[in-house]
Amino acid sequence: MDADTEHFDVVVLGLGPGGEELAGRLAEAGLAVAGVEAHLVGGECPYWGCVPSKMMVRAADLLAEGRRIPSMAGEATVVPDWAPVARRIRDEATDDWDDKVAADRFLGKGGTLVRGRGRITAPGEVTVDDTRVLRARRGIVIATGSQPSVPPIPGLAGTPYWTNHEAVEAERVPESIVVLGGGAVGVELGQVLRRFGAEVTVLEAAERLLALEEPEVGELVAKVFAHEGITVRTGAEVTRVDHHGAAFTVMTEDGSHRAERLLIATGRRCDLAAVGVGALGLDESAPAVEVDERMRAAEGVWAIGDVTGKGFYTHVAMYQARIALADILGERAPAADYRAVPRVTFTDPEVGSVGLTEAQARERGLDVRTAVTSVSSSARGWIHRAEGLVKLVADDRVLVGATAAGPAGGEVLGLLTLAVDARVPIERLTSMIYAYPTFHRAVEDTLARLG
Ligand SMILES: Cc1cc2nc3c(=O)[nH]c(=O)nc-3n(C[C@H](O)[C@H](O)[C@H](O)COP(=O)(O)OP(=O)(O)OC[C@H]3O[C@@H](n4cnc5c(N)ncnc54)[C@H](O)[C@@H]3O)c2cc1C
Ligand SMILES: NC(=O)c1ccc[n+]([C@@H]2O[C@H](COP(=O)([O-])OP(=O)(O)OC[C@H]3O[C@@H](n4cnc5c(N)ncnc54)[C@H](O)[C@@H]3O)[C@@H](O)[C@H]2O)c1
Repeated sequence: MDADTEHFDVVVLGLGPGGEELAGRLAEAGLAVAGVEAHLVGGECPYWGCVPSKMMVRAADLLAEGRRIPSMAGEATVVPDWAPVARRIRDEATDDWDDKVAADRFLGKGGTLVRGRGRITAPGEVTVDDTRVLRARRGIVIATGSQPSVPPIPGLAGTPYWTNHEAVEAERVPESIVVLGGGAVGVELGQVLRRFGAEVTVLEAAERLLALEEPEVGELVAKVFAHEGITVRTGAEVTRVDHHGAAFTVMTEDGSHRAERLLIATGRRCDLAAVGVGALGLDESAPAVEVDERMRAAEGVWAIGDVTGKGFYTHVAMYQARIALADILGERAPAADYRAVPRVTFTDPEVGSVGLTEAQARERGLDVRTAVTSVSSSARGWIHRAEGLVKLVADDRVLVGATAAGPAGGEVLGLLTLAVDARVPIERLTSMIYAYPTFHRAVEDTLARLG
């Protein structure tokens, strides 16, 4: 045995939400676990993703709610101030981007934290920063997450563009910003920055915002954005980016957009070559690590989280961590099932969706029925003067997909997720009682329209 080699039962590569959860649970189960982390224990979600971005959303929603007072509740003067948002992100969300609490939590469970960049160098072997060699008796877990995917636009490389990292770390709101990409990151952060006073232009290559969701949702968000003074260009092809002095110029086929900042929000990518999956005989050029329903990628290799390409969500990473945990410990557990993955985009209106969109269902050859209702036609929607919609996609017996957009759309989604996941018969959904006057009563109205 090589004296310089350190031996463990399991080596977990990457301690984001997926890796941290799995490594901690394996250590609690008594296994010798090394968690290798190149940056911060906790990964993208707590430091530059879900948590700080939702603090930004919460603050922006408060401003919007305050601005709704005049027509319904009297007088209000709303003066946005980014300082408390930046402070909360620094002090409450990220401990000034310090992972001591998370690292201590993992150590407290009995894990060994190995700081540095790991690379798989042979089956069962991870080499960290080209110096420390870790051997894994039972196996390796790849939980290396994803990075922003930056498009190869002429002129863009080398400019001080923002990704979600710089946007979350911002100490002040720019006067103007072009947001490239109208997916989840682009619409959430674009709306926040607009509500704090920035001039915002969203350039989206697809024909609509939130292009993977139901078309009605893209239209709804675009309508709200127009009302809030956000410029949206869909079908936009950016041909060149320049940065001079204090401004970016973003050229598209039909004009140019100048702004103080440019946010790249054009999706995520996984660098499998950097992880060294080739040493396991896996394809380094693939977009994601292919896994089976137990999260196995090869003999003695599991992968979880963004790197599996099954949905870039913290709840997917944690769900997969649970499945891999059971498999590594040799316990019985249900196999991975992605029929009912919930997705929530925290715009206002909030967009929750689960399962298949109508288009996805038809692509799969399902002969589906659909119905849509406006939240404003439900009692609570009308009382609140709320924007939103519910759309249901059903086969002859059960819902296969659903969307709830509106106030607390992500919470309304809870009942729809259960319906899709548990295959609740539609006749059961139509016969149950929905509290009056809630936003989720729009689900009952929509079911009635399914016919
Ligand atoms: C702005 C934004 C907002 C988001 N909001 C939400 C939300 O509201 N809800 C939601 O569910 N999801 C949200 N997400 C997505 C969510 O953050 C990710 O899906 C989640 O973090 C994925 O977890 P993970 O464990 O797969 O990987 P990651 O969080 O990416 O963590 C991977 C870790 O591995 C480390 N690593 C990578 N390579 C190596 C290596 N070779 N050696 C050692 N360490 C390595 C990295 O440093 C990192 O810490 C958001 C994402 C963004 C960008
Ligand atoms: N609330 C949440 O759960 C949440 C929030 C933020 C991010 N996320 C996750 O993070 C992932 C990344 O988010 P994202 O918004 O970066 O990616 P995304 O894939 O959701 O959207 C990227 C958008 O950019 C567009 N695009 C790509 N190249 C372009 C170009 N050159 N010019 C203009 N538009 C272009 C795409 O058409 C797409 O609509 C998402 O998949 C999501 O799962 C989740």
